[in-house]
Amino acid sequence: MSKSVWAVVPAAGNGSRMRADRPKQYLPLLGKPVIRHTLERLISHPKIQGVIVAVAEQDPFWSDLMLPDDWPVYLATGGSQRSDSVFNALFYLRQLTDDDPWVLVHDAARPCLRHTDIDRMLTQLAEDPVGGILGIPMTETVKRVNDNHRILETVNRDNLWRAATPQMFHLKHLLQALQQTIDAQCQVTDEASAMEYAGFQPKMVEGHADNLKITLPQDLELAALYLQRQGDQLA
Ligand SMILES: Nc1ccn([C@@H]2O[C@H](COP(=O)(O)OP(=O)(O)OP(=O)(O)O)[C@@H](O)[C@H]2O)c(=O)n1
Ligand SMILES: C[C@](O)(CO)[C@H](O)COP(=O)(O)O
Repeated sequence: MSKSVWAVVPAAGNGSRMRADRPKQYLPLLGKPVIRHTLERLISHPKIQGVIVAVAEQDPFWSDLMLPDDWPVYLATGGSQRSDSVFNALFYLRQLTDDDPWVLVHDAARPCLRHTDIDRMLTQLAEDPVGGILGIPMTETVKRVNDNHRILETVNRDNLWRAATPQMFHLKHLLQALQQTIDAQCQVTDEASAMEYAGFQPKMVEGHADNLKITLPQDLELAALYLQRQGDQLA
């Protein structure tokens, strides 16, 4: 596969669950902002041609990153939901290329992404008619609880997976699917949900469990451990 793969990074969230003084993608992690780690992982992959980052309209932190001038990174305006941010980034990408490239949508809040996981997606999905996502099999018992945290039921975990990112689909397919969910006012939390809504069955590709999404305060320390363990071989 030539360098015809693009990445889209939704980075316009406010990280409310982190309860920090800035959006979590800009919090320091081993001496540099979370998003810097994420962008380095993507930019350094030999198959990724460029990255569209969706940032909040009034984002005051992006300019402080001072990214290298030769990085093929383009900015789009984020939206009120993650799916709006992704849609805006894809809409921007469509203006950059006449092709219909594979797009890897990857959360800014997931800095520990391994190149081996990207490689596995590109290998397993290169000829797939739909595309797919990285995920991790559910390895614990799953409970549904009520508002008082009383257990209502144990959910059968056979074939249950945790969805992660990247989520890899063709630009036009994904734009159309997201447009359908917007028109139907159907909220989706990931790209695969939009593709499912449009009637497709994305493929699940197994990834490493250390590709965590930094969401809660304790996740930062864990991400640091993962990055230190991965070292600089980009795993
Ligand atoms: N309107 C939004 C909301 C989220 N995101 C991005 O989507 C990714 C995953 O979303 P999540 O972990 O939910 O981030 P936040 O929405 O910032 O977190 P919270 O729900 O705690 O506010 C993050 O990189 C976030 O920046 C985005 O681009 N646009
Ligand atoms: C897309 C995602 O990373 C898949 O697990 C996740 O849904 C994004 O986080 P959010 O809290 O749902 O916005």
